[in-house]
Amino acid sequence: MGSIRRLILNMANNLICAESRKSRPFTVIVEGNIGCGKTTFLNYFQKYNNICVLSEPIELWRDCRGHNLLGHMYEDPKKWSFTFQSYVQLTMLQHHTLPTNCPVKLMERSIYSARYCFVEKMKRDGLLSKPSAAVIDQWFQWLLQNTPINVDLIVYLRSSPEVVYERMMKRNRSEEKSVPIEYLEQLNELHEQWLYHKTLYHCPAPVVTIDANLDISSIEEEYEKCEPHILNKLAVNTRA
Ligand SMILES: Nc1ncnc2c1ncn2[C@@H]1O[C@H](COP(=O)(O)OP(=O)(O)OP(=O)(O)O)[C@@H](O)[C@H]1O
Ligand SMILES: Nc1nc(=O)c2ncn([C@H]3C[C@H](O)[C@@H](CO)O3)c2[nH]1
Repeated sequence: MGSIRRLILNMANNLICAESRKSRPFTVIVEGNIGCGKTTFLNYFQKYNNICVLSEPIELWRDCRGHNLLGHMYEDPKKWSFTFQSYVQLTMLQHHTLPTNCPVKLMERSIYSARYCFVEKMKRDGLLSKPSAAVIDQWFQWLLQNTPINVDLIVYLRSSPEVVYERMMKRNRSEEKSVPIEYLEQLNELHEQWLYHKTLYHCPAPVVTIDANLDISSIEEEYEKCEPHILNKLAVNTRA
C-alpha cells in the first residue's frame, strides 16, 4: 500500500512542478558590481514589448515610508545594515514573484546577489552581527525552498574596480559619494568567486559573461551576442 501511495504522491508532485515551470517566465538576472552597466544593459532590452524588465528597486530603498535606507546604510552601516538588507530581500522577493504574462523576465540583480555578495561582505566586515546574519539567512533559506525565485540564466557584467569606480563617481549618486574603491574591489572579488570561479556559493543558473569594461561605444555588440540567450527561442516581439 505504501509504495502505491508514494507513487501517487510522486506523480502529483511532478505535475505541480511542471505546472509551476510552465506558469513561470524564463527568468534572467543581470549581475555585477556597482556602476558596471546593469541599468544600461536593461535599457537595451526595453525595445522588446514582451520582456518584463525590472530595474533594481532603488527608489524603494531611498524612500521606505519616508526613510532613505540606502543613505542610512552608507552613512552608518553598523547601525543600518540589517534594516537595509531586510528590505532589499523583501523588495527583491517582490520582483522574483511579480506575476507577468511576458515569456521572459529580465531583472537587475536578485535575492541571490543580495545574499551571496552584499550580505556576505557585511558579515566579513562585522557590519552584520552573527544573530542578524543568521536571521537574514534563515529568511533566505526558507524563501529558497518555499517561493518561486528560480532563475534560468545569469548575465554577469564582469568589470574591473577601477573602471566602475570612475563610472560611479561620474554618475554621482549622492548616497555613494563616500564609497571607497576598496569597497568595489572587495565586492568585485565576491562577484568573481560567485559567478566566474564558482568557488563561493551555489550558482542558481548558467552564467553568460560580458566584458563590461568595454566602452559604451562598442559594448552594444556584446549585448547583441547576448540576445539569443535571453530571448531563449521565445517569440518576443520588438516594440512597434
Ligand atoms: N559600457 C559603458 N561605458 C562607459 N560608461 C558606461 C557604460 N555602461 C554604463 N556606463 C555609465 O556608467 C554609469 C553606471 O551605469 P549603470 O547605471 O548602467 O550601472 P549599474 O550597474 O546599473 O549601476 P548600479 O549598480 O549603481 O545601479 C552611468 O553613468 C552609465 O551611463
Ligand atoms: N549593501 C547592499 N546590499 C544589497 O543587497 C545591495 N543591492 C544594491 N546595493 C547598492 C549598491 C549601489 O550603491 C546601489 C544600487 O545598486 O545599491 C546594495 N547594497
